[in-house]
Amino acid sequence: MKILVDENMPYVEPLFGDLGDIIPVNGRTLTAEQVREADVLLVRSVTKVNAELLSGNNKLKFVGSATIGTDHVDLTYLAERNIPFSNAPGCNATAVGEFAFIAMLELAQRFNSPLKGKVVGIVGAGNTGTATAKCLQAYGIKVLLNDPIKAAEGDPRSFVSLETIMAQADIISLHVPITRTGEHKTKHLFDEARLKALKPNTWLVNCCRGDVIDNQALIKVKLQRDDLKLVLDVWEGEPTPLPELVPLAEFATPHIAGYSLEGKARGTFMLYQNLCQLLNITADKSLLDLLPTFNIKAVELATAPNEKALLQLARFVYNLRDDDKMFRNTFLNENGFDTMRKNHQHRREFSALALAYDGQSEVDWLSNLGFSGVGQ
Ligand SMILES: NC(=O)C1=CN([C@@H]2O[C@H](COP(=O)(O)OP(=O)(O)OC[C@H]3O[C@@H](n4cnc5c(N)ncnc54)[C@H](O)[C@@H]3O)[C@@H](O)[C@H]2O)C=CC1
Ligand SMILES: O=C(O)C(=O)[C@H](O)COP(=O)(O)O
Repeated sequence: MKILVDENMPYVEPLFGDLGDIIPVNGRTLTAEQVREADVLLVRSVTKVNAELLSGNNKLKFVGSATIGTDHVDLTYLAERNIPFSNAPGCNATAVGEFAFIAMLELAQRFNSPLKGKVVGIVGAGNTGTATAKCLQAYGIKVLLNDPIKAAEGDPRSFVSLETIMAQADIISLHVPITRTGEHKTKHLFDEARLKALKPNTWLVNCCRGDVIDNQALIKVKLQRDDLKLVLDVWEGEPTPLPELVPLAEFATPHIAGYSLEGKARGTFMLYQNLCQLLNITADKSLLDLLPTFNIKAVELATAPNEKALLQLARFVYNLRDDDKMFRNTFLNENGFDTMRKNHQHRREFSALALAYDGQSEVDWLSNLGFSGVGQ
């Protein structure tokens, strides 16, 4: 069996090695010719999976995408051809949630304006939005959720309108899929009018898809409004973001909010489980066996952390400033965006760091935030 795999998908060999011949490919430049003889195709978000890519292949048994988003896949075409497909919903939700939370802590420190006491509006309350809310609520932050689709489906959480978020939230974090049609379409959900209407001093965080914000309009509005602070992990026109926009963001990264080692491993593992199920064979590998131990064994806390100390703890796991600096220095290089993604040293999730502290009840919130071992 020929298994064609995006070269940026980790843990393929230990998981799929027994199932067939693994052929690593560049997902961004993958051609129909390369795909012609594949039995299995495993992609990431940069590969457009459509008739153009697949029409020359008559033996494809499975397409898998180790991502949450599916906007790069023509699902209708795959269904018409009866080619089984699966993505990896939720695989990197914790990574995105922690990324957004850490970015907010970093902004708070940079502007000497504590996160504690702010109101955060989350647009899109699915896997990544919920993971972000979980971190914030663990830290005692008031969260407003906007998700008209979930609200209509009867999700028992409380939801508010986008207008309420615009009026009440100090920070807005975006977690919607990109959709271009329909009542709830998200393409340019934040257009010029909405960007202009942001409350003074709003922090806007985008780790979902670049074109949820009109990037040209964002440049225009940000040049007139220094009070707005931006965290941008995703960009219109990836892998070539508008060069004028990058310096306007406080934190700028190349679509790596979901790049935790755990998140990437989960993504590959979910595809492994789905393919095994399809082939009717037992999935006998374990996700835990894949992950290395974290390089810090445990951190002993002398006191319950304040916000500054919390950021220090978060930085043990992920120092966003390093990625931001590297991105600014390299995004204009040829293939700069993709090169940084390819060579990215995947961070760990909070759960990899064990904390030790004597007074458990004072630090329960750190367990809720995701750190392990607190008070044990
Ligand atoms: N930067 C990165 O590395 C990553 C980006 N993503 C992106 O984030 C998106 C969201 O991921 P998940 O939370 O896992 O997806 P999800 O499908 O679990 O949740 C998305 C939520 O958005 C809601 N929604 C849709 N249209 C809306 C609208 N107009 N207004 C408010 N809510 C709306 C849906 O009802 C759903 O609950 C993915 O589709 C993907 O594009 C996901 C993972 C990593
Ligand atoms: O899961 C998604 O959706 C994402 O946006 C991924 O984090 C993107 O990662 P790649 O598949 O482009 O490596």
